[in-house]
Formats: sequence, C-alpha cells, structure tokens
Amino acid sequence: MPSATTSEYDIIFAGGGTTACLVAGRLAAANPTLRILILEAGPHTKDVENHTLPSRCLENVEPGSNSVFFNVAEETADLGGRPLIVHSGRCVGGGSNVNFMMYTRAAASDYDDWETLFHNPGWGSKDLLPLLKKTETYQIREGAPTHGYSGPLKVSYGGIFTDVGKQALDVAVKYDKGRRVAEDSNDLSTCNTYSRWQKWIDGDTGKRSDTAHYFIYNQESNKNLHVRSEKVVKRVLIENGRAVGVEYSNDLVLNPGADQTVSVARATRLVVVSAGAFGSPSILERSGIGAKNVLDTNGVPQIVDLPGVGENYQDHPVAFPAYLAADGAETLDALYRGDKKETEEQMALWNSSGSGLVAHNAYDVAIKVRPNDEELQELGVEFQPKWSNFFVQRPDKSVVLLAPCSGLIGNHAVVPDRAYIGACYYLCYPESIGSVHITSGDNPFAPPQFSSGFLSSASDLAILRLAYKRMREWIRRMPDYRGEYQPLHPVFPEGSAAACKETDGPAAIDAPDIVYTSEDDKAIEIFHRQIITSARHSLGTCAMKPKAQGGVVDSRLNVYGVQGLKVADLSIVPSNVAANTYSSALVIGEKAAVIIAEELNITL
Ligand SMILES: Cc1cc2nc3c(=O)[nH]c(=O)nc-3n(C[C@H](O)[C@H](O)[C@H](O)COP(=O)(O)OP(=O)(O)OC[C@H]3O[C@@H](n4cnc5c(N)ncnc54)[C@H](O)[C@@H]3O)c2cc1C
Repeated sequence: MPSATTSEYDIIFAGGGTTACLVAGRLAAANPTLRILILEAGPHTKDVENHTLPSRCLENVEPGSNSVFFNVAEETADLGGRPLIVHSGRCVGGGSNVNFMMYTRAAASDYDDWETLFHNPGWGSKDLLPLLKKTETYQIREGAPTHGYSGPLKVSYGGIFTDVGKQALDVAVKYDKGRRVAEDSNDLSTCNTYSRWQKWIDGDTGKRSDTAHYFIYNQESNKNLHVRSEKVVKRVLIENGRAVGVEYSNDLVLNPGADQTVSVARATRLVVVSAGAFGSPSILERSGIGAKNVLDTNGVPQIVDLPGVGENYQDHPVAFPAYLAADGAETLDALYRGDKKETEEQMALWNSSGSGLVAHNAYDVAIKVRPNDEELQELGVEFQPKWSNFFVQRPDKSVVLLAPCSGLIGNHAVVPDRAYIGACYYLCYPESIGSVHITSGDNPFAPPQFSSGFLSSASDLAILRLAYKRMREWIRRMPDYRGEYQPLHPVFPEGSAAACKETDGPAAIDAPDIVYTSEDDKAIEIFHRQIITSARHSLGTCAMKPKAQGGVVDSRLNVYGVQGLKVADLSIVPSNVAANTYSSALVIGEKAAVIIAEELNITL
C-alpha cells in the first residue's frame, strides 16, 4: 500500500481513550512545547450529549452505537452456546466517555499484590493513593483522608438520591443485621458495608467526569497537542530495536469505503500504546511482538518473542436481573425509553441546576460482600480453596458486589413500558481467564479471536448463585417491589417455593428467606449461563510482570525487548481488582505520566 503523509512528533499515543487522554493531558499541561499526537479510532466526543449527560450512558452500548467496539467472544457451552459481547470504548476519551460512571475503588491489597506478587516496585497502594487523590475533586464531604480535592474529575452522588435508593439502604440495615452502613466503602480498606455509592459525575453541573473533556478538550489552545479521531493504528514501526512511529489509516466503521492509504507518523522520543485491553495486544501483535505461533498464523515476522501478549484476559462477569416496581417509583426507566414528558421535565431540571435523574446513573447504593460463616457454608466446597488461599489473609478483599438500581439495566426497546428495580451483581475476582489475539496480520479491522473464559469455574457459579439469592431477599423487602420480571429471572420448576411472580407489595422485613431446592439451584445456574454478561472491565492482556511469568511490560511500562515503546492502559494490570475499573485506568494514567515525565525530564 502507498504511504501518504509522514509527520513527526515527540510522543505518539496509539489509541485515545481513558488512559491516553489523561497521560497526554498531564504531559501537555506540564510542557506545552511537547509535540504530542493522539490517534483514536472512534469519533470526537466534545459536548456530545450521549457522552456528557449521565442518564444517556446506556445509549452508547445499544446495537448500532458507533462509540463502542462490540468484541464478540467465542461461543462456549459455559455460556449456553451464546456469543458473549463485550463492549469497550471507541471514541476520544474511550471508556471514560461511555461508561456508567460508577465510582468504585480497588482494595489496597489489590495494588499491593501488583507490587509484591508481580515484582512491580512503586505500584503498591502506598504509592498509588496520592495519585488516586490527584485525579479527583471529592465533592461529597471535606477532609476525607483518602480522597482528593483539587483534581480535574469531580466525584459526587449525582443529581438525586432516588426513593428506590433510599429504600435499598433502609432495608439493608433492617434485614442484614450482621453488616453495617459505612459512610464510604471506597476508601481502599472498607468492605462488606452498605453505602451510598459515589459517581464520576460533577455535582455542580450534572455532567460526566471523563478524561476527554477534562484533560484534552480543555487544552485546545495548545497547538502542539494533536488529536486525530477516526484514525486506526495498524502497527508500531520498529527500527533497530527502537519504536520510531506508527502506521495508521482512516476508520472504516464510521466512514465505510474511506481511503485506506497508510499514513506514517514518526515519534522522536516515545510511542505509547494505549488502545485498551483489546486494542493494545492487537497492535503489538501486528507489530511483530507476541507469541511465535500467533504471529506465524497471521504472517507477521516476529521481532520480539513475548508469549504473554493477549493472554491473561480478565473482567467481571455480571448479572442484571430485574424486578417490577410500583407505579410512580422513582426510576430512570422513563428516561431510558425516551418518554417525552419525563425527558422534558428532567432536562429542564438538569438545565437549571445540573440535578435530577439526568445527572444519575441508576446506582445509589451498593455493597462489596465478604461472606459470613453461613454464606461460606452455602458457597460450598467449590469455593473453599480460593477462600483459604486468597481471601482469608486479605481482609479488604470482597467476593461479589451487589447493587440495586433505580431502573432496569438493559435494552428498553424489548421490555414493557413501566418502572423496574434493577439488580446488578458481579464477581470481584473471577477464576476465569481468557485471551485476545489477532486474526489478521495487516487488517486492523479484522475482529480478534477472543475467549472470555467466563463461567468455566464451579466456584464462580457458586458465588453468583449466592449473589442472586441475597439480591432477591434484599429487593423483595423494598416498599416499591412488585414482584420479579420473569424474563430476567431463572425459570424455577413448577411448584417451587422460589417461583417468580407479580405481587401487590413487598415481603415483610422479617419474612423467612426463600428456600431453594437443588433443582432451583440448577435453574439459577442455567439462568446465569444464559444471561451473564461482561461488566466491560476488560484488563490484563499486556500484563506488567516479569517476562518469565508471561509479562509484556516492566514496572516502568516498557515493552520487553523494544526501546522507546510503552503500554499505558488497563491491559497492563497483572491481577484483577475488586472494583469497576475506571479508577484503576486513571491511576495507571497518573503513574504513566509520572514515569514519562521523569524520563523526559519534565516537571509535572
Ligand atoms: C459500557 C461501559 C461501562 C462501564 N462502566 C463503568 C463504570 O460505571 N465504572 C467504572 O469504574 N468503570 C466502568 N467501565 C470500565 C472503564 O470505563 C474502563 O475500564 C476504562 O475506561 C478503560 O480504559 P483504557 O484506557 O484501558 O481503555 P479505553 O478507554 O477503552 O481506551 C482505548 C482506546 O483505544 C482506541 N483504540 C483501540 N484500538 C485502536 C487502534 N487500533 N487505533 C486507534 N485507536 C484504537 C479505542 O477506540 C479506545 O478509545 C465501563 C466500560 C464500558 C465500556
């Protein structure tokens, strides 16, 4: 293919998502003479309402959306033979501009594991906490020692504490007497407590806190900071063992039939691959960095033998059952289905004060659960080894996150128009591990070969079973509960005490728990195999660990075997975190900015 333009920069970012925008923004602000190029496959997001208005976040994952990738995993019997679809951001700002804005932080021991188990000095919680604080302005209360107060991204409870959320917290304390309510379950050490849940939403404006607007679009006067959207990076150019630039072409998703002439951008100092857990290993493999068999199959000459590229894929398998809610329950369902009157009313409120349901993501309350003795018993022998080897010594680690939602989390085009109470639960440390590899050596649009590994472990299924039951006991006591929405629940055998039904009102707080038979448990397993999806927390495919352990980058984010080439995004995570992953992507960005600034002699 002919090569068109060649241009030169100091640093090139291959991918312009969450982490890239933060790193580039920090470096550009510190040294405006630095010539930076960001190449992003997807479109710009500046002032685009489905990227800035919190309540519109679900639109980004609807079929036909062009601001996410639809990564399709291989069909497996573990998931009932379905093709699991995992979304990832595909726009300037990436996941930060399409995510659900749930503010959830990892346990301190998650980062300590990165440091100690995988030999990454400087990546423990002690080192990362100041960087976590640096990114945020915590609007919820003054003086919280683990939160920050001068960062670009605002954190609040959003525009409203819905009645459904209030009911959830109220029932939680009355029903689950063994657990307490904590003011903050996101201080890195508190878990197993119910809390109001924070959001990456600016409490003053009611807008999403993304990295595109608050690290890049706010620096438009800097003419050395170039963001080229709708450009797809094919590969990194490596000469004499050093990364010297990238090849890229026009995006075909947004512009079918666009000219496919390959352009070259050269980097005099550094190339940073920042294309996320799917994109980054793919770019490395197309560049000749990866396992020999993968590169041979795709006709790519090997430059560096790194068998870990594309391995170690991890995520959080999640379920979103739904319950019927009373008429008039305060939920986001009417907004989700585009109800004209509700939209006008809520938009008027949002426009005047940045508050109301538009400044909300349907999540008010959550808990990260550590099982008690009774629950451990229920989890059975499948879970015992992981409990003993992994959890017992780390009291800040939780097994599953549970969150009732003010509205059904899913596609509203296919459900009856009414109010729902949604349920969300995800495995914090699933045993399942997958992989992502290229299927073409030179076509960056070829879908990857992707295996999620979801539900291949009996222990994961046991935790999900417990989560389904706990969530149901919680929600059926909430005053707005009116029964189960059957299509999003297990089909229990006829006559089962667990049968789903519509009701006139909630169960009493002291009502006995539902008793499930082994057939009922089987129905729950079938249900999970049919509906479990991805929390869209993909990570780990270019892991930061020693090369001998399957590592791809070292603790300064350098790709083994190549000079001038780093990876900075969630693909570098060596082991999972018990949290939604935006916060970890941000802290990786802050750390990457510090590392790069040190190496380029820039004062941040
Ligand atoms: C729908 C959704 C909901 C989520 N909800 C939450 C939540 O509520 N709370 C939370 O904490 N986390 C949430 N997450 C997760 C979180 O947003 C992500 O983990 C995080 O944003 C990932 O950051 P990243 O920098 O690793 O990758 P990304 O932000 O995905 O950035 C990678 C970028 O690289 C680009 N790219 C890929 N390949 C190429 C190529 N070849 N050439 C050019 N560009 C390329 C992509 O288009 C993308 O913009 C959600 C994610 C999604 C997708």
